[in-house]
Amino acid sequence: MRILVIGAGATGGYFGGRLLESGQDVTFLVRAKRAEQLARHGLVIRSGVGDAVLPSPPSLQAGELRETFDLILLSCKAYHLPQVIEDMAQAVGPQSMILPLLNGMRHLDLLDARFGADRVLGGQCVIAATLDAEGAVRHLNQSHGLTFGERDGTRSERVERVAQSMANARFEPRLSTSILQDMWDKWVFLATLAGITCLMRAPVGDIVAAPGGLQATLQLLDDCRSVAARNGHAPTDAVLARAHSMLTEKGSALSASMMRDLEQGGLIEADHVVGDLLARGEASEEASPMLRVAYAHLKAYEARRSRVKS
Ligand SMILES: NC(=O)C1=CN([C@@H]2O[C@H](COP(=O)(O)OP(=O)(O)OC[C@H]3O[C@@H](n4cnc5c(N)ncnc54)[C@H](OP(=O)(O)O)[C@@H]3O)[C@@H](O)[C@H]2O)C=CC1
Ligand SMILES: CC(C)(CO)C(=O)C(=O)O
Repeated sequence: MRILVIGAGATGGYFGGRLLESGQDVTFLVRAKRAEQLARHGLVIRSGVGDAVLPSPPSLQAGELRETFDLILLSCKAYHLPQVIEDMAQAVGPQSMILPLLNGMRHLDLLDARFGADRVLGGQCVIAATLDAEGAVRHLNQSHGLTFGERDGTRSERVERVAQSMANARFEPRLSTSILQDMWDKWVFLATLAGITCLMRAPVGDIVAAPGGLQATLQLLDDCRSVAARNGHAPTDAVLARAHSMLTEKGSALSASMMRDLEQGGLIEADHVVGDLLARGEASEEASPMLRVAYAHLKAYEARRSRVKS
């Protein structure tokens, strides 16, 4: 299977690198600066699960795409998606599958509109990773799950082939027959985690130890849960209990990738991860009170950031 990984950042570098390490036919679609870094240092993964140094990983830039690929692993940030969609178009053929790893849901609509829903699988990853100053992928915890599947829940021959291609890679692939619900479950969890850790500028353990921190977290979780329910994707009690326990664990160092981006003064996926969830909820001003505060905070950060940068 010919695999194109779009972006060799934290998630694309990690999962694409692991696939390459396992002997799969992987090419990265990158921009000039990353191409230069990869040519100079190779693709480097630093991980408690095992390091990898992959010299000269196959990479292309947008203008160099000539062929189509069987599987396209999409790992850009949401705010880059419109440009990425244009850049990747040459790689999408009639049989191509696009497997997005982005958080949130709205990217599915954009990909469907451009490439047709039959080419777009559901997908998500659970990992904490970032790129360091030298461009090495730093895997920050022990999780490295990648879940994917047909959005109608079937176990098609093509997703079985994707599962086979991932079987020997050093991460945990999972072929799901309920990928849309999985994506919603993760969205509820992530929007709560990102919203609260960004608001409080602290990981879970510090938030729940602060006066009112636990209550704010639980209110936000309930706001997110209720939007999912309103959209026909209520998390089960077991899923909610797991989210509750991770979001309220005493001493936990857990924080969202959005908090890492925000603390570095970077761009954030405010609209994609938090704003879009709010937009799918009730329009009344009283609904989703903590979700509204979390979104207002992120938009204020963005406004200040763009003013200071300009
Ligand atoms: N990091 C994490 O721990 C997790 C992230 N996620 C989600 O995964 C998604 C990706 O996040 P993450 O991997 O952290 O993001 P990164 O910013 O680390 O990586 C994204 C990569 O996409 C590249 N890119 C952007 N535009 C283009 C383009 N036109 N052509 C080629 N490459 C392009 C960027 O390249 P360039 O260097 O040129 O800017 C960058 O390297 C997000 O939706 C995020 O929320 C999900 C779970 C965990
Ligand atoms: C939920 C979590 C922490 C792990 O995948 C994540 O998606 C993120 O930080 O963006």
